[in-house]
Amino acid sequence: MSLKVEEVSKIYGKRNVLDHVSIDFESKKIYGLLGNNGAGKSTLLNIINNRIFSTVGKVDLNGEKISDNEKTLNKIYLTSEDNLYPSKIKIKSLFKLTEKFYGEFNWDLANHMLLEFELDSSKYLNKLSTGYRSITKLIVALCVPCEYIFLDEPILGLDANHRELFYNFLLETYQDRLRTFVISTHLIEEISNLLEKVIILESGKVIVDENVEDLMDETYILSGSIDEVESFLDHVQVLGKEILGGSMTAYVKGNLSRKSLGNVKVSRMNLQDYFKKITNRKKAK
Ligand SMILES: Nc1ncnc2c1ncn2[C@@H]1O[C@H](COP(=O)(O)OP(=O)(O)OP(=O)(O)O)[C@@H](O)[C@H]1O
Repeated sequence: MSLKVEEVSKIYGKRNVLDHVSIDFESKKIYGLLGNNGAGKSTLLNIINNRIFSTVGKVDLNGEKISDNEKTLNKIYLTSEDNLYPSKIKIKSLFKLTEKFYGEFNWDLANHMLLEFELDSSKYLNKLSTGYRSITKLIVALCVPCEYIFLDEPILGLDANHRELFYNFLLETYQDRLRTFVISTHLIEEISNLLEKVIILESGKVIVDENVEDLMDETYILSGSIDEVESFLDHVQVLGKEILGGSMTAYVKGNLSRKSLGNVKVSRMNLQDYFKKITNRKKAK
């Protein structure tokens, strides 16, 4: 099973908000969809889930078009904006409505999550705090039987303990039943350990689509004297440089040559460092 976004563009007025985006979302993987504010993440997720139309391009699930196709749309799920829910609905009614729509609902997991998050399902959705509204939506997202689950800013308003609880539930349910999660978030550091693949959007374009482990294996921070660090930079992609007095710190991607490191100190980048450097290149020049 695979979900393919092919050459999707979205133009609002004269602005190309998505610019020829092509992504092949593999089955049974956890993706991070990253990008600075306004990069186009929500627009992309809304197009995949048939909530808005692309200007050009298409989205297929197993070779079948997604737009206006009930059979394929039932296999994918995107967390909803508040205004897509009935204005006055109790949490348990929302769960029942979801079950009716998708044909199945994981009540065991839902009840377990309600208990752990200390949420009473007889409460009305519109009376909940922002954090608890997010929690309710997350419970729905983890309990639907879909193969592709898209979470747009899932942890909005959740405190640190609840975020950790959510990450644990996400991993647990993923291991119980493998399916694809695509998580759009700005809290990269917190979520990076969960991710197998990362997609980074910048100004509507895909600038990174990689396996997280591979990516982290080939990104480095080099520091030392300017001359020594410079001597490593010819055959790698330089993501950023900082000079302080006679010393240089360089953020690089690629294979370091086998030559001796001398006094150059090498350390690993984490996903958040990499994201910041790769989306900040123009400003750094
Ligand atoms: N209906 C619309 N009409 C005009 N412009 C829009 C519309 N919806 C989104 N945009 C613009 O498209 C761009 C991408 O927006 P989008 O919400 O997809 O970004 P995002 O990556 O999700 O950002 P954030 O991280 O801030 O939520 C923004 O510049 C936004 O102003």
